[in-house]
Amino acid sequence: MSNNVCKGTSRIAGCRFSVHPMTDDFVNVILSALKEVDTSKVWLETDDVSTCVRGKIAHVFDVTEAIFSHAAKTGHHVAFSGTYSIGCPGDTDGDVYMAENNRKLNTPIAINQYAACDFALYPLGSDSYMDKIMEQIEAAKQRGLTVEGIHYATKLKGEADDIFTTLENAFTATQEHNDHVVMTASISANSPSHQKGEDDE
Ligand SMILES: Cc1ncc(C[n+]2csc(CCO)c2C)c(N)n1
Repeated sequence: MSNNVCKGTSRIAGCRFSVHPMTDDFVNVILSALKEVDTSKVWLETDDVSTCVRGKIAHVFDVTEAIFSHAAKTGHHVAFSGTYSIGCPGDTDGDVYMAENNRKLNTPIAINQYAACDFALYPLGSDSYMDKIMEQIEAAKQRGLTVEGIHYATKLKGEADDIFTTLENAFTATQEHNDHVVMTASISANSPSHQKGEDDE
């Protein structure tokens, strides 16, 4: 690394995320979600604060969506918070998980699962970063989600599966023209605010 420019050579992607089920039974909800999901195509490490998954983009999104969906299907109010990244040094090419094919192992289970998501895309080192961000906000509108600009993020509301597809598309498309990309996503399901139709918590 020279001049503090972050220029990774590996295309390994990753996400560090936490799920927070709003129930006394949170340990069970988290551990069952982690256990039920097929994680065999990603490197995975869980600790007391978060879980990190690394591998091909398709599998990083497959696993994060599946873990969120398993937790949400319990009906409890669940909050997900994650940082996706690609192109940072330290993520080495040698990882065996990059040899996997792109076939996803988890089928979407959260049908009719409403969710709200605040996401922010950071195409690092790009002079035209605002254009790249705006392109993906426009693309999100094409999926039929409700899309709303808010301070420091964009809010998406709709089917959880459509939200994760939109996030994956935004991340995938941006990294095709930008070495290092970071994207944050905070997602909420089964919020009491949603039932009241307030949709703003
Ligand atoms: C995805 C995800 N991974 C790890 C944690 C941290 N965490 C909090 S409680 C608990 C179970 C008992 O150890 C764990 C692992 C989280 N919240 N979400």
